[in-house]
Amino acid sequence: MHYDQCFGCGDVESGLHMRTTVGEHMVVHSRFTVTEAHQGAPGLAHGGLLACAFDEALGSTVGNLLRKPAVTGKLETDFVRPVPVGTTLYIAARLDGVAGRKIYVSAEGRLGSADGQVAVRARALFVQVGFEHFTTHGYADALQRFRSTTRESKWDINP
Ligand SMILES: CCCCCCCCCCCC(=O)SCCNC(=O)CCNC(=O)[C@H](O)C(C)(C)COP(=O)(O)OP(=O)(O)OC[C@H]1O[C@@H](n2cnc3c(N)ncnc32)[C@H](O)[C@@H]1OP(=O)(O)O
Repeated sequence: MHYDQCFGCGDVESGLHMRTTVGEHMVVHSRFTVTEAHQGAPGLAHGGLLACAFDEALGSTVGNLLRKPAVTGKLETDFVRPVPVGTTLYIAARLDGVAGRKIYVSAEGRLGSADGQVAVRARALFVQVGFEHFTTHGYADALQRFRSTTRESKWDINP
């Protein structure tokens, strides 16, 4: 689900520039490369930025697999290992279940490769919302903004 001004997946210079693909067994893969702009301690990723990357990866999982608008209600992160600047975090996310409007997803991020050491684990509850969520609480012309920046092909799995 793309919006070009999204901090996670959009084209904003300071953003995370994350891209997502759907793999076998409906595992959704995202990558996030930690830059100097993402530091907390010297040379290490800020935990809040890592949480942001997982929010994006998990939100993309909901968007790609369910194609329903939803927002994060709850996000939990376990920071297992430090993530140095220059590292690419390989995030694999799964849809764990749906109960009414509640959507449960989880992910783990590995250092440097898809089979690297686990550095971060996350779980989230997304809540399905109507499009009016965005037009009421965000910009009134939110839908036009989405449409003007969302190519139809970007809604395809593995465009
Ligand atoms: C055009 C395409 C655009 C597509 C654009 C997609 C953009 C994605 C962006 C990336 C993701 C984000 O960062 S989203 C931005 C960060 N998140 C937000 O801003 C959300 C702010 N919060 C809210 O707006 C609201 O609290 C909602 C929508 C989450 C829920 O409010 P609601 O609609 O009134 O629903 P409510 O009845 O309260 O909750 C529904 C069910 O979920 C449960 N629930 C709700 N929150 C929680 C919670 N924190 N922990 C446990 N459970 C919870 C409730 O108990 C209930 O369970 P039960 O009684 O049914 O059992």
